[in-house]
Amino acid sequence: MTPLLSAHGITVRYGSLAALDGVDLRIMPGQRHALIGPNGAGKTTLLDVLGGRTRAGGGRVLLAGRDVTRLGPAARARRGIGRIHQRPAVWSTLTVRENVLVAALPRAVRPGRWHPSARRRAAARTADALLARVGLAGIAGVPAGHLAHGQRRQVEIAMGLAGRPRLLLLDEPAAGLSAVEVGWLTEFLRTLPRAVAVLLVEHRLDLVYALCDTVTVLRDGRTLATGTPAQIRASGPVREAYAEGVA
Ligand SMILES: Nc1ncnc2c1ncn2[C@@H]1O[C@H](COP(=O)(O)OP(=O)(O)OP(=O)(O)O)[C@@H](O)[C@H]1O
Repeated sequence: MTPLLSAHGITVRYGSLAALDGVDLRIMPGQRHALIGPNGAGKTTLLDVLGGRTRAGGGRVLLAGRDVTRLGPAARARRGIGRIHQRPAVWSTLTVRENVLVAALPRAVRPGRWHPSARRRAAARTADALLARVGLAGIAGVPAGHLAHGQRRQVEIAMGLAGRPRLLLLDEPAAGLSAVEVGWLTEFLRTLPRAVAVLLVEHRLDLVYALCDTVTVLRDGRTLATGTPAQIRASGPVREAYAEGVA
């Protein structure tokens, strides 16, 4: 089976620092893949390279076998890579619904449905369905800037899904959430349709092990190990490198 995403020899340098040094990564369709490692390991940098926000100095990124190395974030989003940022990236002055609507518009085009009003209607249906799914329908008219952090995270997740991604890149989605909100997030991601593959950067290993079938450990810009959660838990070098306790 062709991998949904494969990255080969990804290298990013900042001066003399190699943030990423020849990293390979393969994600199969529908896979739940976690990226863990100590602070500064290169996790966010790798998400930035895969999402097109950072141009790698070396290496290639293929999406379903097609080379997307030179494409920027918008072009990659159109090809099915969605991104959830460490700090929720929402438009504060737009309402919750408008935020999701804006995210849904670029993909709300089907053959024969090119007319702008048809496109807006399709995007509105997508947005309303997603708002119901993430539990924000009741506050759809509230400006996103008025929301608490956890609700902004929900808006961003709806925005990420509005682009109908085949791969969702999530950068520490549980950061700053309450225990109840983490519970909601875990259940939401667990029940996400397998049409969407997930690459999750997360320090909370309980969340990683609850959601992911494959784990890659980065350290100092290099891949230390890739395996199932059980393999990663049992790996001596990984336990040493990831001092928070992989067991
Ligand atoms: N724009 C930049 N300029 C210079 N150095 C950078 C830049 N972005 C990242 N780095 C460095 O690259 C390395 C990898 O950073 P990155 O944020 O990818 O790590 P991380 O694994 O996501 O860490 P954390 O878990 O703390 O978020 C770090 O040493 C960081 O300081």
